[in-house]
Parts: sequence; C-alpha cells; structure tokens
Amino acid sequence: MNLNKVGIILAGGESRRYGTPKALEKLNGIPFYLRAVDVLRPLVERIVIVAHPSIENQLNELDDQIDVITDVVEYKGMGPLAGIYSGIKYLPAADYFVLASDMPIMRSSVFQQQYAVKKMLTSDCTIIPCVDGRIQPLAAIYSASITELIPKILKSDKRRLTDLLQQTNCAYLHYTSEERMSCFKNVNTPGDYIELTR
Ligand SMILES: Nc1nc2c(ncn2[C@@H]2O[C@H](COP(=O)(O)OP(=O)(O)OP(=O)(O)O)[C@@H](O)[C@H]2O)c(=O)[nH]1
Repeated sequence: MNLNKVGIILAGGESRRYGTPKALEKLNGIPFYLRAVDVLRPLVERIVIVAHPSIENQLNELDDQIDVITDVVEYKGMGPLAGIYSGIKYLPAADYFVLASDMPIMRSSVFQQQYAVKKMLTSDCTIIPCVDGRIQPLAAIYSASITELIPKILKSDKRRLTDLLQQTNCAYLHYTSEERMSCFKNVNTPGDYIELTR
C-alpha cells in the first residue's frame, strides 16, 4: 500500500567544497543527518536517507521507520535530482518532503507551512520555497507526479532541478531574508560552517 507522506533526506553528494562528508558534520553535537531526521520525523510516515556509499554504514541512531539507501545504479552520483528519484523509487507515496542534509538549521514549521498550502491546491502540485527571489528546491514538497519526468531530465544530461520545475505544476512559497538566516542556510564550505556557529 502506498504511503501518503515520505521524507527524503539527501546525503549523497561528494562534499568537495567542504572537504569531509557534510552529512556527518555536527552542530551543537548533533550530526547534520540527524538534524534533518528531527525536522521531518514529526511530519511524515517514513524517512529514507539517500546517502553517499562512503558514509552509508556510518549513519547511526536511526529507528525502524528510517532506511538508508544509495542512489539507484543508473543515476548514481548524478546530483540531488538523482537522489530524489532514488528515494521515490524506494518508497512509493503521494508526497515527498525533500530535505538536503546540509541545511542544519531547517525547522519542521517550514514544511508544515508548505503542506498547508499544498492541501489547498491540486494533488499533483509541488511546493517550492523561494527566499529573496531564489528558489530552494532542496527543502520542498514534491508530488509523486514528477516521478516519470526525472529520468527524462537526467538522460538529457541537464540534471538540473530547475529543468524539472519548468515542466511541473509548481507553487512557489515566498519567505523573507530573516527566514533565510534562521532556517534556509546551507553549508557548502568550512567558511559557511563558521558563519553558522558565530
Ligand atoms: N543522493 C544524492 N544526494 C546528492 C547528490 N549530489 C548532491 N546531493 C545532496 O544534495 C545536497 C546539495 O549538494 P551540493 O552541496 O550541491 O553538492 P555536494 O556534492 O554535496 O557538494 P560539492 O561537492 O561541494 O558540490 C547535499 O545534501 C548533498 O548530499 C547525489 O548525486 N545523490
């Protein structure tokens, strides 16, 4: 039986700019991947963490509602879109709450707001936050209706989430600069991490 709401945590990147696997980095003693779990756990029925093969066996303290997988073979390492597709294929559901593990100060309330908007729209609608005019597609709610579009985009060598969104029924939810500072900040470099802890 299909689920209604599944969380997909993206932790399959190379972390080249950071230098060490970002998902294992800690903020206030809590690893980033567990912070992402804490954000989504109250909101979804199951969670799948789509991890890089090098850290797959290092993700601990997970309960039996949470699975760890790696990208599907045909799109391995092809970016966040490949990770989203891998999560969708692993757990069929109506909606996917997608969160990158490199956004360690994200809050559940952001997804609650998005889901409240989604319920007012058609079921095939994907909800994308937009902060200071920039989309944030890695803290968003995707409808399962995107599933078959993803392989077409990955095979066309574009791989970009924006290419998917252009072909999808999307609603953009706008957030302020203050909200960017308080939840949407992501960590790409060691400098980003230092800024976050200031
Ligand atoms: N499953 C999966 N997740 C990915 C993939 N590429 C990036 N991600 C995740 O998507 C989020 C944003 O990734 P980026 O910071 O753009 O890429 P990165 O590879 O982690 O880092 P850089 O090597 O510095 O670009 C992070 O949470 C990554 O773990 C991938 O190919 N598969």
